[in-house]
Order: sequence, then C-alpha cells, then structure tokens
Amino acid sequence: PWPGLIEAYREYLPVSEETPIVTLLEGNTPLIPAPAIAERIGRQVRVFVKYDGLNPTGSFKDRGMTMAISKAKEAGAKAVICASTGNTSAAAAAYARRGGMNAFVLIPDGYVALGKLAQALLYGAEVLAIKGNFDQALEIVREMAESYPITLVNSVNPYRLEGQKTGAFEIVDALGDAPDWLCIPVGNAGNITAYWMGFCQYHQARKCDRLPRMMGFQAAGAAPLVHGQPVAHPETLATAIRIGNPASWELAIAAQTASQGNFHAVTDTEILDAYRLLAASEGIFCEPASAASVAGLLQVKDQVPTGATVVCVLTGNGLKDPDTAIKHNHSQFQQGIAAELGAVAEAMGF
Ligand SMILES: Cc1ncc(COP(=O)(O)O)c(/C=C/C(=O)C(=O)O)c1O
Repeated sequence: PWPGLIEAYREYLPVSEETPIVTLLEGNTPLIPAPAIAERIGRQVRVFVKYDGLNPTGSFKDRGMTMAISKAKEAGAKAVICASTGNTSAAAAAYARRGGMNAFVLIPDGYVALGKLAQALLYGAEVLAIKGNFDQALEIVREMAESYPITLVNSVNPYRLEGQKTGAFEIVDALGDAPDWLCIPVGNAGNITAYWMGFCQYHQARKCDRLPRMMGFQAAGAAPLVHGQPVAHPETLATAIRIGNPASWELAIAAQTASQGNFHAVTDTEILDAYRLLAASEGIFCEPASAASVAGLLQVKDQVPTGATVVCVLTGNGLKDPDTAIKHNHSQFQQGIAAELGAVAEAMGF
C-alpha cells in the first residue's frame, strides 16, 4: 500500500530517522490521459493531466505540508501560521491538527472559495480574514514568524518546496521519463519552482533522460511574471492565483530560463472554457485556477512540437469552489418539475 510521500521518497527528501512523519497518505495521484484536449492540438501530441485535486485535502498543498509540518514538529513547534488564498490554509490546518499543533491562517476577506473556508474552519484553524489581499497577508505573517514563536509554513519555507517536488517524481515514475512540456498554473510561484527542482533531482539520479520545458500560466488580471513587475491590485475569478507579487519570483524565473520554458497570461474566459472542457469532455472536475494550465496549453498549442508528451498539473479539486461551478456551467438545469413521469418525460424532450 502507498505509505505517503515522505516514506515513498525518503531518499530524495531532507528527513532522518528523527523526523516524525505527519501524513495523511498524500500523493500517488493519478496521471490521467486527456484525449479531448489532445484532439484540440492534433499532430500526435499526447496530453495527460496530473490530478492533484485527489490529495487528502483536495489540492497539491498536501505535498508541501506533510514535509513542512513534519519538520516543524521535529523542531518542537507548537503552532504554525500561513497566509493563504485558501488551499494552503486548508492543508496547513489539516496537517497541523494531525500533528497536534495549532494553525493560524490569514486569508483575504471575501476572496476565498467556499470549500476551502469550510475546511480551514472545520479542521479547527484560527482563521483571520483581513481587509486586504493575499500579498498583504503574506507580508504580515512573514513579520509575525520573525517576532513570535510560530513557524511560517508558506512556500517561502523550503520544506514546502521539498514536499511539492514529489509531483515531478510521480510523473516520471508514471511516464517512464519526464514529459516534453510541463504546464502549470502560477500564483505565488512555489509549485513551478518545486516541479523544476524535482525534475532536476530525478535527472541527476538518472531516473529520467529528458527535462521538460516549464510552461507557467497566470491569470491575465494577476500576471506579474508575464509583465515583469508586481501587480498592485490582482483580479481574477480564479481566486487561488489572485496574487500580485509572487514570493518565489526569482526561483520561478530561474526555472523558466533553465528549462527554456515560458510564462503566459490566460483570460478568465479562457480559464472557464478549459474548466468546462475538462469537466464536460474529460470527466475531470478541477478548480478554476487549475484549469489555467489547460487554458494556457490550448492558447499556445501551435508551439507544441509534433508528437510531444505534455502534462498539465491540475492543482485543486473542483469541489473547492462550488459557487463558480453553479454560476459558470453550460448544462441544462430545469427546476421545479412536477414529480410525475409525464412532466419529467416532457422536460427531457420526449
Ligand atoms: C488550486 C491552486 N492552483 C495553483 C496555485 C498556485 O500555486 P503557486 O504558484 O505555488 O502559488 C494555488 C496556490 C494557492 C495559494 O497560494 C494558497 O493556497 O495560499 C492553488 O491553490
């Protein structure tokens, strides 16, 4: 049976026998073929999606949190803190409580998807909603962690990136080599940094021959890495990546240049089209920010080499943000039908 990420990849992680393992058996998520998306590209291009929405708290953050919380516990921490657009706070709360610690989370008031807030509250985090955006919340928690006995578990904590790089390991283990392109949504830029770390470490260990081009996609209203400067008032319906000043800016640029990758901006409309395509044509429900990886691939599809293998990282489960699904689906939804066969048959067009 799958032992959880730290046990599965111990030799590649900064842990020792003294490290307590705080785990919810995260990782080992499916790499699902996406024929409907591949068909949109053609030229024998193969597309897979790494469905990281199937982690225990529903996002890729669990990969980083099993490491960050285990290391915090090893260091004797009693409480952790993070700023979050939602998924980090859910994962920090779950793993901190699992590890017997308290979790304090700062979130931008009014811009956290319903499912993520539900998680942080029920996991028993101290949830502080500030009248400001994620970037302001991150500045505050970085100062807090400097001045008070509390461990910061945002992705500036190196153990977060160490955990998140395991996504790259799993992709190589499943494909037998690295893909030609790795498409990934980018907000605070920890995940694109971590994936590149993982591919490079696996390449060093001769576990893969090739290294992918890292293709990072940001929401058009929150695309500092595309514009080359911070965005003071980031705006997008993909609230998970509504971030204007990524903490891992330099590391993400280094990954992009070293991999000969690129950053592109995708509009909210392109994100919603990919979000609906994934659900209605592939049967895969991810949250809006995650669909930016597919929206981006489709935007630059003519640049994909013939016969290439592409992996799009779907970073969060669609259930995190039910409001967006209800508001932006293209399905038939007839309400108030009489509970009679005739009425139902008529509604169905018979
Ligand atoms: C679903 C989803 N997809 C993509 C991203 C972007 O990853 P990074 O580029 O590593 O930030 C996030 C990030 C969320 C937070 O930053 C947070 O939860 O505080 C996310 O939740």
